[in-house]
This record gives sequence, structure tokens and C-alpha cells, in this order.
Amino acid sequence: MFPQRLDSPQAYDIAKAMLDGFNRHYRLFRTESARAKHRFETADWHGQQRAQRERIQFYDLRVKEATLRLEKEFKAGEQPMEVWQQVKLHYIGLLIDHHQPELAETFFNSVTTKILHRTYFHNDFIFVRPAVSTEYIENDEPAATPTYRAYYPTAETMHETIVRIVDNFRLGRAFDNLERDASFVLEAMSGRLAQVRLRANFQIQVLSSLFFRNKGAYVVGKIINGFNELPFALPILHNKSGKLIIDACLFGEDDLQALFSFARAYFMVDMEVPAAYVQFLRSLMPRKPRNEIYNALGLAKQGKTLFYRDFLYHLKHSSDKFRIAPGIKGMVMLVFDLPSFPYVFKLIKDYYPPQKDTTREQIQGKYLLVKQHDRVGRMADTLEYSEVAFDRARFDEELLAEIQKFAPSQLEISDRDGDGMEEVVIKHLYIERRMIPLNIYLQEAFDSNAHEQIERAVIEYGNAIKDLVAANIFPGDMLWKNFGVTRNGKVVFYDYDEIEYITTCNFRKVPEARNEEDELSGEVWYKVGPHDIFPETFGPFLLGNDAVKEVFLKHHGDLLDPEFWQKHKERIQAGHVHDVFPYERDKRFVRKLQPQPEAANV
Ligand SMILES: Nc1ncnc2c1ncn2[C@@H]1O[C@H](COP(=O)(O)OP(=O)(O)OP(=O)(O)O)[C@@H](O)[C@H]1O
Repeated sequence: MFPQRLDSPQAYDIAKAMLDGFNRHYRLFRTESARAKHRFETADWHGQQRAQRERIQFYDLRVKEATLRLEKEFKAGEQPMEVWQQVKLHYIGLLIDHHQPELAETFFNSVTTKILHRTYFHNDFIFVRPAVSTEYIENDEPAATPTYRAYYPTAETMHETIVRIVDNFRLGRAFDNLERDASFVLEAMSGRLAQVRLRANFQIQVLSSLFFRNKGAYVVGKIINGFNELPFALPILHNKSGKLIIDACLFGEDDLQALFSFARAYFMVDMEVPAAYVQFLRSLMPRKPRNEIYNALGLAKQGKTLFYRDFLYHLKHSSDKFRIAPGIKGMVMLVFDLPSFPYVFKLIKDYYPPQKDTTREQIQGKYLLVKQHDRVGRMADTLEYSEVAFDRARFDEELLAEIQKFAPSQLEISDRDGDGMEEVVIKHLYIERRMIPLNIYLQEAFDSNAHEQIERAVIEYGNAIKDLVAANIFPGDMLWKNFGVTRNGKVVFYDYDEIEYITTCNFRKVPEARNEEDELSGEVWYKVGPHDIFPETFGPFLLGNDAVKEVFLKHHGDLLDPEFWQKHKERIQAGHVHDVFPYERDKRFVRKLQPQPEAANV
């Protein structure tokens, strides 16, 4: 029932306190994001990584604070339904001129669902659907920066415009040679613009804030000409002597998708109107779901909310059934999917075979570690959900039997909301992007004799491990089945239950056999400590196939050498922060500065 009058004084106060809680959250979130610029300017790489990690916790802390305040000041949990309905309406009113209304609505849901019983979890009380529009929000304060700036160069003024675009960010550190880098950018752009007639609307639009992550800062924008729009991004890095350089010019949807991939850490961006950033970014990557764009901007809770709305909407408009995910079943994770939907659902089993010496808490700890770590484009991000309800009729019997057998503690089948329909409720779930498991991908390549596909996949697999190593991650279980292949052919790791920091591992050579008996025994005769790793022993389980073996040894034989691992460990221990390039090395301008081997031969 819609209340005709807003007559509860508490309702307004509760709504106001809730919004104060959100505003405090966003202020802190934004301040931390804005500080990324200074950390970049001062090359504080450890600080940048720490901030990226710590910012992830901000949301839950603020929700906790707001919940406590509402309970303490307003006995929120004891308020009747009528009051809560009015709280929502007041809150909507308070959001009319707000600049982050969608985030504030999600914050309202987070706090409210902590206080209210789940029978209230519908649109009368929480924001199951958004109520306040995020379209055309502008910050009208006189000193406000707009979401993006437009530049109108001519063919003659392109170079100076590029310099001006970069200058406008007022980075507090000198460029090595901005004029030179602008020429490289111009050359790259000319490759795309040559032969093209410049139309009346020719312009370059650039988001007003830089995107910071690890050791990089990125200019993000698009070139508009007639009906065409060309997305681009300019990575700015420090060179070896500490001067700034534009390192490359990335173009088009694919390059941008790689930059904003779900397998990378979240950006730090100073945004007054995040919805406007998302809208702009969506125009660059129309196929990227909005939830992933919010995630990439560090607004993970909004990403989670949008994902869930998209998921419910998809369920309403599909009829296929959840099934056990294709591939080799996991020992600790039970994985299922919905064929028509590009994600997988993972739950932790109650029982695992003895070789998996772990616990639910430890596994959750590993997933959390991955969330907070730099995923360097090689580890899939996961969304974590509790108490997820699915329509019972959409579950394949075999899948249900599997959950009943391996994860009974996680399963409840009941008509929880009393609508006469049975539901499958899963207590705790991880959801991540579906990929093609590498073992299946390789098998398909073997079956069709696709040598190039095998070669590319094996090289990518080794590259994935090397990127993980550089980022201080030892994958633990490196079998093909624990990696997936993405839409763009990138190999990404997804089995986290055995990962460790490289710095906690002890990489050893297999000791010489003491006698013939040792040598012939199939058993491990030497003493093995809990963190000991023997890279020479990786071969037998990776290299059963000759075609694979040849490519692997040619490109990644060093992975079987303990020294390779040990050296990386020492570099990390010495405080070195690795470079992560979310683009192909051959796109780097630095190649233009160094004499190329071919050139030297001429
Ligand atoms: N993101 C994904 N996309 C597609 N399939 C996946 C994905 N994640 C997992 N799978 C499938 O589910 C299986 C088990 O997943 P996962 O490796 O995470 O479980 P696990 O229990 O940790 O495995 P292990 O027994 O190797 O420890 C994989 O082998 C793969 O077939």
C-alpha cells in the first residue's frame, strides 16, 4: 500500500541518517581515489597498491557504521512497516539532486537488508529497481569540472591539441618529451584517420579525470567524426629516469576491453558523477555489461547490484536449466552454469579428497586474496553472494543431486517467500565470467589438428603463469583445467584454492638420488617442507602431449627451472614492483626510440 502522507518524523530522520552514511562513504572513496594522482606523481607504487587494496574494504565499513547508528539512534529494527515504507520515499526525495543516486540507492539496500527481515526485501522497502534517474546529471557548481572535455582540432592543430589534452591534466611531474610523444600519438591516430574526410563534428572527447592503476595513468576518450566514433586510451608511465612518457596509443573496443578487463585490478578515478563516466565508457565498449564497468571503477557493490538485476532479468527471459559446468569437476569447488548466460556459479564443497588439506575459511581467504590483489589480467574477478534463491524448476536433477551430495550444508529447498513455488537457496556462492577451460580448448585443437591454436594457447598459458609470478602469485595447481580462455584468446587462471605468494614459497631443485633404490622408487624419498616447490617436477603432468611439449619447451622451458622462480622471488623481496602492460608490447612507443634489430642490419 502506498502511504498517502509522509507523517512519520522518524522516517525522515532515518532516511537522512542513511544518506549521511552514504555521503561519508563516497567522500572517503573519492578522496582516496583522487590521491592516486599524487601517488603516481611521486612514484609511490607500494602506496598505490596498498590503497587499491584498502579501498575495497571501505564500503562494508561504512555500511556497518550506518547500521549501528540507525540501530542506536532510531531503534531501526523495531520500526513498523509503515515507517520503513516512508523511509524509502523520503530517501528518494533526498536523492533528487544527488550526484551519485544509484550508488546511494545501493547503500540504502545494503544497510536496510542488514536491519529488516527478508520478507521486506521487495520494491516497497528497498530498491529492487532504481527509482532515481542517472541520466543527464551535471554538477552545476561553478568550480566543477565536467565529466568530459571536447576539443575541436583541425588537421593542422592535431599535434598541439594532443599536447593540450595531456597538459590539461596538470600532472606534477615533467614529461621526458611530450612534443615527441604527441607526434607518436598523432602518427598512430593518422593511421586511423588518413584518407578520412574530417566532418563538421570532428572532435576529441576526453574524460576529465585520469584513470590510475598500479604504475600507470590513462587518458581515456574518443575521436568523433561524422557517424564514426573511435575509442582510445593513452597510458602514461614513468620511464627509467623517472620522467613521464606516453607509452602507447590504444584504439578501438578490443584494446579498451583489455584495459578494463574483469581480470585486472580496479582503477582509481576521481569522479563526481560516476553514472556519467559509466555512460561514456559504455559508448566506448557497448558490449561490456554496465556491472563490469562499475566494477572496473572500484564501485564493486554497484557492480554486484547491477549484475544481480541483469541476472534476474535474464532468468525471466530464458527457459534453459542450470547444469553442472562442462569440464573436469573440481575437487573443492562445485561449479554450475546456465548455458544461455556467460557466467559460472561456484560453491565450496563440504567434503574434499584427502590431498586437499584445506577448509572453507581458507578457501574463502584465498578468493579474498585474489580480489584484493592485482590480478594482472590473469585472474578472474569474482562476485560473492549469500543466500541466492533460484527457481527449483530451472535446476537440472543431476546438478541438484550433486549439490545434495557434496555441499548439503549450502543447500535449502523450500518455498521461502510463500508464493507456492519451490526455490533452491544456495547459502554462499562465487560468480565469475565463464571461459572455455583450457583443457577443453586444447582438446578441440588436437581433434581438429589446429597446430596454430595449440601453439598460441600454450604460449599464452606460459605467459599467464609468468605474469602471475611477476605479481607475486604462485598458482599452486597449474594443470590446464585450472585455466580458461577468454573471448579474446587470453588465458586466465581461475582455481584459487592452492595459490600462495611467491615470497612464501621455497623453490628447490630435486636432490640427487642417494642410491639406486632412491632413483628407482616411485615415491618421493627426500624431505619436503610445507612451502617447498620443485619446478622440475611440473613437466610430467603438463607435457604428456608431444605437440604441447615442443611449444612449451621452446617458449617456457624456464618455468621448469627453480632458478627462474627463485630470481623472481628475490626481485619481489627487494621491493621491486613489476610493470603490467594491459596491451601488447609491440604497441609501445619505446620501440620507436630504440634501434630495431632489422634496422641495425641494414
Ligand atoms: N570461470 C570458469 N569458466 C568455465 N568453467 C569453469 C570456470 N571456473 C571453473 N570452471 C569449471 O569448473 C571446474 C572446477 O573449477 P575449479 O578449478 O575452480 O575447482 P577446484 O575444485 O578448485 O579444482 P581443483 O580440483 O583443481 O582444485 C574447472 O575444471 C572447469 O571445468
